[in-house]
Amino acid sequence: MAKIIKGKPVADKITEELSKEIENIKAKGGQPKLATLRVGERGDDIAYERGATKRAEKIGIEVASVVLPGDITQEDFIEELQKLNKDASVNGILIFRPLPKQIDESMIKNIIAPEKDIDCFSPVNVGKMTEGDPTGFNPCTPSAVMEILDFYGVEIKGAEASVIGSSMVVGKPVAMLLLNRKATVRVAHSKTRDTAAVARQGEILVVGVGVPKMVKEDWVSEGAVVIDVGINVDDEGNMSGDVDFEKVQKKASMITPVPRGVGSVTTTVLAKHVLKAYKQQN
Ligand SMILES: NC(=O)C1=CN([C@@H]2O[C@H](COP(=O)(O)OP(=O)(O)OC[C@H]3O[C@@H](n4cnc5c(N)ncnc54)[C@H](OP(=O)(O)O)[C@@H]3O)[C@@H](O)[C@H]2O)C=CC1
Ligand SMILES: Nc1nc(=O)c2c([nH]1)NC[C@@H]1CN(c3ccc(C(=O)N[C@@H](CCC(=O)O)C(=O)O)cc3)C=[N+]21
Repeated sequence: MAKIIKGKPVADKITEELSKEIENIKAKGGQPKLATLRVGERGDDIAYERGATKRAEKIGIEVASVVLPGDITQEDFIEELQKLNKDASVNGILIFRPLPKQIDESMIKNIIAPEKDIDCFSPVNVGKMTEGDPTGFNPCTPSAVMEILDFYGVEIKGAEASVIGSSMVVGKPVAMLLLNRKATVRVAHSKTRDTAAVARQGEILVVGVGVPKMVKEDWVSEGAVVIDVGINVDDEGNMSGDVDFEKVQKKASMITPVPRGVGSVTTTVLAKHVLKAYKQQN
């Protein structure tokens, strides 16, 4: 039976480090601030906004939540973003993605100020992540995956790692961060011929697809470390991951639960990035 590796101890450790630093900053009259920018009423955006706000405020970071109507024009959206770019009291900006169709993400990513772009939307930060340049911001969810692996002492260097899913929010950056730490990485996506075979090769298996219980026990090699990034909410509001937890638990050596797994670390990493932005700007 796998050890269940929960997010909370990881989040608590990071929170403790951050709280001390923020206390010092506040004692000198400083105040780190996060601005979130949401368009419309998407459920998973609201869930993230709620979790991120709760976590940030608990740590002592001020949060301004900007909510815009779902039918806002691109022009008006850009105007709101420019305000946050220019506002010297705002250290970090989180834009919830995906944006609605009338707003062109490939344009917006070039408008968000790179020094405030704490979730790696800007190509400047994507480039820095790819190079392993520590002055940039890596995306929060992939960073949370790495924090969990490190906290639980999983050796990344030289490991066979498989990543299922290749979006810019989860799979592709997870693969890049693992590669930068010298794992041997395979990535599967919707056009992969045999995703199960890719999954089975992973000593570390990271899954971020958005299909409930897609990963079965015969997809997982004996003793693998399984990180389930998926967040799927059914009609009754129950949350589940992309891994068939009950079955895979019997085969893996470690496995993250959903809820109480990666998601709870993501919001803490976001707070960490706001503090990093504050320090770089002051
Ligand atoms: N824990 C957390 O903090 C967070 C969790 N999430 C969750 O992670 C999951 C993924 O999110 P996100 O990356 O934004 O989703 P996307 O829909 O943007 O990407 C899904 C990825 O999975 C791939 N895929 C789809 N179907 C299959 C399949 N049958 N076999 C293999 N690959 C497949 C897609 O391939 P292709 O590229 O070819 O289309 C794509 O790369 C969701 O459940 C989301 O809710 C997201 C963000 C944060
Ligand atoms: N630019 C951008 N980056 C994202 O990372 C991003 C996004 N946009 N848009 C929406 C999706 C969805 N997402 C969630 C993260 C945590 C919870 C969540 O429920 N977190 C709980 C814990 C969940 C758990 O226990 O696993 C909490 O923080 O308390 C939900 C959803 C991020 N996303």
